Amino acid sequence: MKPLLLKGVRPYGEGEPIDLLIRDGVIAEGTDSDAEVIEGNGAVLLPGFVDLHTHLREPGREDTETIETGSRAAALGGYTAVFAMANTDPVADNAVIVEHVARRGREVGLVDVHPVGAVTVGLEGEKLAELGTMAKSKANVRVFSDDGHCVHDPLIMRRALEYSKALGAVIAQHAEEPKLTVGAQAHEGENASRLGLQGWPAAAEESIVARDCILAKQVDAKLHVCHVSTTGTADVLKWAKARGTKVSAEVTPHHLILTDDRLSTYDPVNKVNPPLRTQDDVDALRRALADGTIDCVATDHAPHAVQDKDCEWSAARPGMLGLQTALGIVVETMVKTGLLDWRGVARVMSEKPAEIAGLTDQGRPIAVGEPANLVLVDPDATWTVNGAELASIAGNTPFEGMELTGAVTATVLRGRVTALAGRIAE
Ligand SMILES: NC(=O)N[C@@H](CC(=O)O)C(=O)O
Ligand SMILES: [Zn+2]
Ligand SMILES: [Zn+2]
Repeated sequence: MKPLLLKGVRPYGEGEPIDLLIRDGVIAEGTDSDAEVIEGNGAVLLPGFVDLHTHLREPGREDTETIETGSRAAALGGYTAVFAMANTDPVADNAVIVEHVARRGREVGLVDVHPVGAVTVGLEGEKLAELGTMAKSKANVRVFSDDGHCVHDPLIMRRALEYSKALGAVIAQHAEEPKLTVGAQAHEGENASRLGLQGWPAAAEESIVARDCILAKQVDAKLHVCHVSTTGTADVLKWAKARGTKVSAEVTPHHLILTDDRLSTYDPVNKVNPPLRTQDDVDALRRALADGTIDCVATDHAPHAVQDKDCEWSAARPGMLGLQTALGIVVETMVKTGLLDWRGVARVMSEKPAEIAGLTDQGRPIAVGEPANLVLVDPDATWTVNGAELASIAGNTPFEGMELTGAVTATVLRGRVTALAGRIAE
């Protein structure tokens, strides 16, 4: 592999532009006249993004996304590592499936694909899956989640936390008290009432987060809360962290910007789980991400087929694309508002997620000797979202037609360019 020279780049968007040499996949000292050159033109250099929450749909729904197409979307979005959720068909609840996902990810080679293992067999919430076997498999699973479903039974959740502690892993919970969300279609509030949609109360999320924080504290295990969507959850997290709970949390880009005001068109592109909430929630989530109560941004990239989205609201599947729009939405909601600087973006999109998942080669400082997992961002470039042009097979983006600021100029995985100027580097 040829050395790579990133010319005129600004690490963390700070100081004067510098030249950065990469040799053998590692950030090196000096310069090299034989190196392949990327002209930075003063672009912002960050550690490659890490997504703790991606749905790649392989195996089972390769009509909507594959490990290959999802990897392309990830590289174009500036990601160097993604965690592929277990709600595939068959479910990733055993070593065979997680090893397949990991192997396929390596073959594609555009982003590190880390399979998430299911907590319970078939995501059914009844019987613990073989967490130890998945952890010890070649896939080296360190994040377990029944995402799409809540690990509802408190005894099973407690056991899962105990096992994951012994394995040095983390349980990522989709916090949704199922008895409070039977038939739920939208955030329980004024809009849902007016539109005649069955409500999904904030308490369904908050009550599970509170319970799990108490369980995690008692067991002294690591808990991660998926897609936080309410003010109340942020309050619970603050309380739990203050009493020393090993809890971390993520917020999705869409929950940082969209509200249930969008639902008046009944367009299912806006249907997602947990549902879009209120402007007060959006504001609270932004503050919580800025002050560290919420640790990181995770996309919950959820591709769906046309027939599962272009249908009546109640029949549509929940979920939205996220990998290629995450940066733009974070810029819009957190950078332009002054809530985060570029160091803050590196923290919430790379360093924290890597730390939560226990990755030692991602989210690292931009310094000599460190692995060259990097993303170069043109902070002023604008582009318009077009679902059909995104790398995913599915096109269900809620940001269709929106102009976003901040474009990924290049993504570098262990010194190899995976995406350049909006195209996959073949
Ligand atoms: N977020 C969603 O609305 N859908 C996800 C499942 C999930 O994250 O709960 C999916 O798999 O489609
Ligand atoms: Zn979920
Ligand atoms: Zn999800």
